[in-house]
Amino acid sequence: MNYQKYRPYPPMAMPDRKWPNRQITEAPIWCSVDLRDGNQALEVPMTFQQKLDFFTFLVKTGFKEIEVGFPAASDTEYNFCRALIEQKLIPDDVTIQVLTQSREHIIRKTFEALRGVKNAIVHLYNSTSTLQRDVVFQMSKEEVTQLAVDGAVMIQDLAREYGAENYHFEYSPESFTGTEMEYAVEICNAVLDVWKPTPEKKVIINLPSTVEMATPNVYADQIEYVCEHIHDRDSVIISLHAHNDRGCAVASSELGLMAGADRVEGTLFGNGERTGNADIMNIAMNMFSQGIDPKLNFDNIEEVVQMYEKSTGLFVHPRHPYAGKLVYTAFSGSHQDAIKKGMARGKEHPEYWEVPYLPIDPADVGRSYDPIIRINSQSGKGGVAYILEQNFGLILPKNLQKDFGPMVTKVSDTNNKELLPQELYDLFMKEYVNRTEPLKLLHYSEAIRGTDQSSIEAEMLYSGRNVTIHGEGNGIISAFCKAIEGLLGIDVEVVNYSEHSLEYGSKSRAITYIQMRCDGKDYYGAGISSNITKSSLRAIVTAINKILKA
Ligand SMILES: CC(=O)SCCNC(=O)CCNC(=O)[C@H](O)C(C)(C)COP(=O)(O)OP(=O)(O)OC[C@H]1O[C@@H](n2cnc3c(N)ncnc32)[C@H](O)[C@@H]1OP(=O)(O)O
Ligand SMILES: CC(C)C(=O)C(=O)O
Repeated sequence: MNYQKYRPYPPMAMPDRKWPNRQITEAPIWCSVDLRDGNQALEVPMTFQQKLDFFTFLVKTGFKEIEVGFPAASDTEYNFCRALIEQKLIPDDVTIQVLTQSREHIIRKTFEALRGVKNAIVHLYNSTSTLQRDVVFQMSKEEVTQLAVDGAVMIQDLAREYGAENYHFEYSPESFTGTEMEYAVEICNAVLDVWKPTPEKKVIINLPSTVEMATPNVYADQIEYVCEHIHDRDSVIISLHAHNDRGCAVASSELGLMAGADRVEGTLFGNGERTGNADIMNIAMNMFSQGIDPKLNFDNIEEVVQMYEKSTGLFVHPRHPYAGKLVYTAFSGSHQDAIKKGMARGKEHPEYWEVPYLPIDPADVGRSYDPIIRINSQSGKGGVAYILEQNFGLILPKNLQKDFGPMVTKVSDTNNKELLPQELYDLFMKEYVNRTEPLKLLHYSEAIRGTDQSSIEAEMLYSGRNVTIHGEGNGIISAFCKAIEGLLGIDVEVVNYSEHSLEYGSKSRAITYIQMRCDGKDYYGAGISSNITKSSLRAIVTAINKILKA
């Protein structure tokens, strides 16, 4: 690979940078650019109806500023803007934003599209980078500044003509991160000199990382630099607009906020040109996970995914932060074990969310706990036990978990597939519960003598033959074991016994787990019945059948 044809991004000397010591403590002003930057990057741009549905959804999510399009670009864009205004679809507390180049006919068309609007941001841009000045405009710095100033003047004049109080202004030195910082400040100040913002009527200066060219700390340095050198800082809203070419748009936006920005432009799931824009949902949820009110509502993330996929024709990656199908799922054993323990402790201390491997409570975005643990050949006994307990109310004793775990791994490994909860349950039932081959309990009667002596007479089916067995012991379990020892000529010892009820109510059933030792090896069985003695005897028969099979 010919890396020599690339050059490193020049470092910025900023020894007194302040942003690394700052923290994000509140939500910025959010501006969705899904309907403009997101839309312009789609193979098939959204239809009128898709844009309308998406707009309604963005309003519902809590966006107060929404860039609805580039009205001069096409009839759909223009008509969409007109429909929002004419059909009064814009709530009073929402401001629509439209983008325009610094060209007279485009600016005029943009104002025509906005006729009658209550609140609008007119967003003017022109590229300022060394490369675009040279290649696209073939203009000097002075000429490019004049281009921006001419556009700013035209916008101001038209706003006055149409009713100045309804219009707010935004200027973007497009390709800001490819621009010399002194010049970026100079051109923004030239535009501010035209628009003359006040603290009551601020102007937005949007500083795009049009193409992400360096690490996010460099963007933060640049934002801090502009914040410190721009005119009328208290009358200016510094806005971020980060693209994701290096995969860091979210981080760039976050560091940009630490560096003093007030506003973030971005899109849901980061749709946008090339590798996309900054993902606003991701930034907002990062804030949420730090205990900050993000002022956007993602409590039903599935609905957000559906709206996005339906509107853009794109898909949310299964590992997309906060929203992907797999992000609240753990396959590996140690993760499953830790999540299970964390969930259990969380029930005792619900004030703060502290579950290993899960940065947020899935319920906060409308996702359920059910699929948190899924079982494949990388899973351990903890996860298996969790699934059986959560889904089927089976509380497996620790040693039985150890016995069953490797069996699950083997089945999953052999078939090279995940085991769904029902498959796990079926495997457990088949291996451990109420096994009747070759030995089956048909009937039994128990007699109790004194306080600690029991005897049992049981009718069994053994390899197709009916046999009656007798035994005595200090309880029904030991009496039954003695009777079986007599039938089979083996020595067995019950090492562990536990039981719990499976359902509530009069028809409740119990499950009994037995760990039995024979010739120094342990065997496990379980029995289910509405009668506790019967479930115990069935558990013993199951364990004996496993001994016979071994
Ligand atoms: C980084 C971004 O996302 S910026 C937003 C980009 N989005 C879009 O471009 C989508 C909508 N755009 C369009 O539909 C079209 O480009 C239109 C309608 C705006 C303009 O169409 P046209 O004039 O036919 O073509 P085109 O965009 O190629 O125009 C290029 C000309 O505009 C100039 N230009 C480009 N951007 C700007 C600008 N911001 N301000 C002033 N002039 C500009 C170019 O230098 C070039 O000039 P030249 O013809 O003298 O060489
Ligand atoms: C118009 C500007 C803000 C833009 O979309 C970009 O630079 O990416």
